[in-house]
Amino acid sequence: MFKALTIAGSDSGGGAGIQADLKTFQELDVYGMSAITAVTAQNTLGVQGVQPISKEMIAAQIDAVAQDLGVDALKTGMLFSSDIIITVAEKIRHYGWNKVVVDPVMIAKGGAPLLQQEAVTAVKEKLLPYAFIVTPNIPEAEELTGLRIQSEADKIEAAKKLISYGVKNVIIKGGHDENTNESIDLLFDGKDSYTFTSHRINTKNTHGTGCTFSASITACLAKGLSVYESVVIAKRFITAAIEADLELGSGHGPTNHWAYKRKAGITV
Ligand SMILES: Nc1ncnc2c1ncn2[C@@H]1O[C@H](COP(=O)(O)OP(=O)(O)OP(=O)(O)O)[C@@H](O)[C@H]1O
Ligand SMILES: Cc1ncc(COP(=O)(O)O)c(N)n1
Repeated sequence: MFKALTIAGSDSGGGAGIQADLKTFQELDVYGMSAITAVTAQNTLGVQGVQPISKEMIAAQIDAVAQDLGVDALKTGMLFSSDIIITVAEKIRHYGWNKVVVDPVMIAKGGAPLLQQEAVTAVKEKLLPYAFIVTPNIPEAEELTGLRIQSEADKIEAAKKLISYGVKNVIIKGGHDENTNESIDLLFDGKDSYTFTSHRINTKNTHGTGCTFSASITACLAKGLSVYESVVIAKRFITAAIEADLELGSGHGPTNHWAYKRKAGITV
């Protein structure tokens, strides 16, 4: 039994956040647990409300999981404020967790802020030193490094800068690079870089792609896979989930978390 924890926000619409993470863990045969950092009222049209959870209650959720169930790997998603980031980083340090995937969630698809602007420094200084893997999209990598990213060489420069903050591995995701008909994710381990390429799927239903991708990596790390192997599986998982998108709601619909297993012919 492998166990993974997500420390993230709740998406009432079920496509992103905690809900996407737990669905992904389940599909990859990993027992999923959660510490909720904020509740959002959200659907495919956007975010209608955000209520952060107190740092004491976030700490209590993490302690409850750590002291009874155990954690093989964890991911962070929406963390919202510096206070929450500091609380989470302190718990990661306290429990000595090292399979830590940080998805530096900043802005929802519809433009709503999921991280306060003044908390970007806390991500860099307090959380990234504990990250085994960080998974920014292109705008997030630009915000964290202050660099413009327009080419693969720029991605490597940005990844090197992120490594200088103390992260072990960087994955810069290519979902936002609409100049190509491919979606190319770049992994940099501090020495070598690897790219993971899929064709660009023409769909508006990509709500929760970043959450689902980082949750897949976390599940694979929990099972003992290497970083490279985990990214291979995560890329297959997210590509299948986008290809078989769900026509739900009238905005940016969710991805299909069943698709990867169904593609493998596994049905119940
Ligand atoms: N249209 C697409 N076709 C194929 N793969 C995609 C597409 N959009 C995103 N992906 C893949 O989904 C994963 C998440 O990438 P993306 O850059 O979209 O993350 P994100 O910005 O954090 O997600 P979101 O845009 O939902 O907040 C990556 O593996 C990326 O390559
Ligand atoms: C609670 C919550 N967390 C994260 C995201 C971003 O999701 P993603 O980048 O995966 O689309 C979101 N929209 N809502």
